[in-house]
Amino acid sequence: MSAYTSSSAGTRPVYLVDGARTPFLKARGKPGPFTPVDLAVQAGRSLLLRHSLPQNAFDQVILGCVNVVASEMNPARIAALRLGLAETTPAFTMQINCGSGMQSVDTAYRYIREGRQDLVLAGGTEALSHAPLMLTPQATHWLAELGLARSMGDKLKHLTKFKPGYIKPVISLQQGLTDPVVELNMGQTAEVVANLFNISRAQADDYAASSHILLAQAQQEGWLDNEVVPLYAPDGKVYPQDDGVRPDSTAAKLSKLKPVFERPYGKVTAGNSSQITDGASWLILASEAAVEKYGLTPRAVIKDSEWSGLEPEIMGLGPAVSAGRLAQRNKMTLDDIELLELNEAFAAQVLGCLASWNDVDFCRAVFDSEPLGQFNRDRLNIDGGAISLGHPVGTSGNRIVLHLMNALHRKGLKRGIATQCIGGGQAGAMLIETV
Ligand SMILES: CC(=O)SCCNC(=O)CCNC(=O)[C@H](O)C(C)(C)COP(=O)(O)OP(=O)(O)OC[C@H]1O[C@@H](n2cnc3c(N)ncnc32)[C@H](O)[C@@H]1OP(=O)(O)O
Repeated sequence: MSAYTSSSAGTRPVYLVDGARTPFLKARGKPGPFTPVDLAVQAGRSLLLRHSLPQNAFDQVILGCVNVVASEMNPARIAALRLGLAETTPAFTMQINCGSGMQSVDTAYRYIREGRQDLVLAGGTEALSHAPLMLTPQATHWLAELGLARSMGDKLKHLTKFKPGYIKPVISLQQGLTDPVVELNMGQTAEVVANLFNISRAQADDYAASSHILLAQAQQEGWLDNEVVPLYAPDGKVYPQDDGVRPDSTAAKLSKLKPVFERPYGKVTAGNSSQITDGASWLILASEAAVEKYGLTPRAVIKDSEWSGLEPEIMGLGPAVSAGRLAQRNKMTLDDIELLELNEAFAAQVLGCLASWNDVDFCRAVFDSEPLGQFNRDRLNIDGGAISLGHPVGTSGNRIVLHLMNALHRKGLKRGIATQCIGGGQAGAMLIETV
């Protein structure tokens, strides 16, 4: 396994000031009402309205987005301008698969820490329901040649070469969730992790049911109210909260679902996988100078971050690698992680990460140490996660940092880590402390 490690020797503190996200809306087989930019603009507008910042206050806008739609190239710039930010503020979009929304925060963190910038808007957006249907290469060639045919005769001759198989669309979402190097889709990598650490179907279903119960409770108690801002569709419909949660979920009900990725004996089902979802999330990051200049109230400080690489087949274990190394470098044991937001790509993968921290061989290979130990499940994803609220891939990394900040404050706690696996065999982790 290889690792890229950020320096923890930063010179300037970097504050998380505030953040907001849209509700996460389940993709229901047709394009949803919002494009990636629509989502980013609505989340950003509500966030910016909470602060009296001049138009040119931000030095930079960074937005993670995996599936950019053709009419919105560089969604960061389009969203920034639609949010009314100054034309002189540069904006770029980043793509590192499911890590995009956290990579935007980390990039902002580095710019500010190094003294290059003072105030950055960093987010993630994704409308998986808009992932395009594409033509097969054969169909594309056939269409191109039809366009090149000069005479009507040539065109008619070319029309006869059409084959019905050309109509079969290529589903970009399915392709995007498949690792082209090892030719496994993300669900299959979760099966690999489940087998490696003997995660049972019952354990995965039990974990998935608890994700729904915890999110339902958080919604009911209003714990997400300062985080989730409503979405307004052009037809007047309002979307007030995440709509994928199923409060009636139980392990018994989930046990009835058939495996999706490895039939008939696999353990990964629609019920214990993250949902395909649309949503956007933003965070405001500031230097001390920006905090003073604009009278902002910081809520947390970013202490450190870690990006790792590992075998693509076991990409789901990436959070164990990144968060483990981050904890070690900061002289923390697992018990010192007061809250852990570990993105729930799949229940089996979350449980595999926990199991790996207790595994002699894994810990020796990755950390050159004894097992890190048993992580206290009461501190893990305390308000549910991507299994119950969905996983708009370019957004989730941003959401888990935002939610970690809010959850630490709610519980009166200090230190937490947000971490996520990334398709292709990578992972990111971020250590924050409340202020
Ligand atoms: C690096 C990373 O982060 S990797 C992760 C990246 N993301 C992914 O790979 C996405 C993973 N998820 C998926 O691909 C999809 O969600 C799938 C393929 C697993 C399932 O897709 P869908 O079939 O559209 O799921 P859907 O939500 O419709 O559920 C299918 C069935 O399971 C049932 N079901 C799902 N959840 C539950 C639940 N909690 N309780 C009871 N039934 C449930 C549904 O009711 C549905 O049944 P029905 O068809 O009778 O209505």
